[in-house]
Amino acid sequence: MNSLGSIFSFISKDAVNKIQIMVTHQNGENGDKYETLQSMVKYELDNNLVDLQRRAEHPESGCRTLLRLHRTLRWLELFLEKLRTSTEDSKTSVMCTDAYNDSLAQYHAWIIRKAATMAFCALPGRAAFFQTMNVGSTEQVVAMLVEAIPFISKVYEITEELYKQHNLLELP
Ligand SMILES: CCCCCCCC/C=C\CCCCCCCC(=O)N[C@@H](COP(=O)(O)O)[C@H](O)/C=C/CCCCCCCCCCCCC
Repeated sequence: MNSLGSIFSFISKDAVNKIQIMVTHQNGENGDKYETLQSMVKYELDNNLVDLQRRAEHPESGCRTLLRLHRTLRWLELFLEKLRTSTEDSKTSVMCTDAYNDSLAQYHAWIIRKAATMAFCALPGRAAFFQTMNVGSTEQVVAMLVEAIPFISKVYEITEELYKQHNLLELP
């Protein structure tokens, strides 16, 4: 993200902030409860540490923070799948925007959607983007994506199912 330029910094700051919240939970006195997704959900729900209706006493619960990252993972899955099947003349900005509109956008306010869509227009073309990924030739990038995407999908599915079981998919 950093190598894509400062226009992406408002996006990466939010990601870093949310990851930091999760790290702080893991390093806290109840860190052992944050070793797995399942133990985190159980611990926070059993101890009323999640704001279920509106943001109030627990704006940084692990459950709501991870939900934002989980939704972002869906964007990543869609974007990488588009990259995997792209051709030389495919545009990264279009692939990224389409993936965003089909995932994260529905959860974002108008102003965030506009800012994100503008940032996507500044993405480098496909060839330069692949170089930024620093994986090697186009064939090597595609091979890496073929290997990586199923793991991303699996993590997404497990989280989605767990959150569905506990009615956590719309946390404020
Ligand atoms: C093989 C590598 C290929 C590409 C690698 C890209 C790696 C991307 C890593 C992180 C992506 C950005 C994470 C953004 C997290 C957004 C979480 C979120 O939804 N936050 C919003 C809601 O939070 P709360 O207010 O409820 O706490 C928040 O309002 C959003 C703020 C920032 C805007 C987010 C725009 C998201 C765009 C997603 C993708 C952009 C990446 C483009 C680069 C390829």
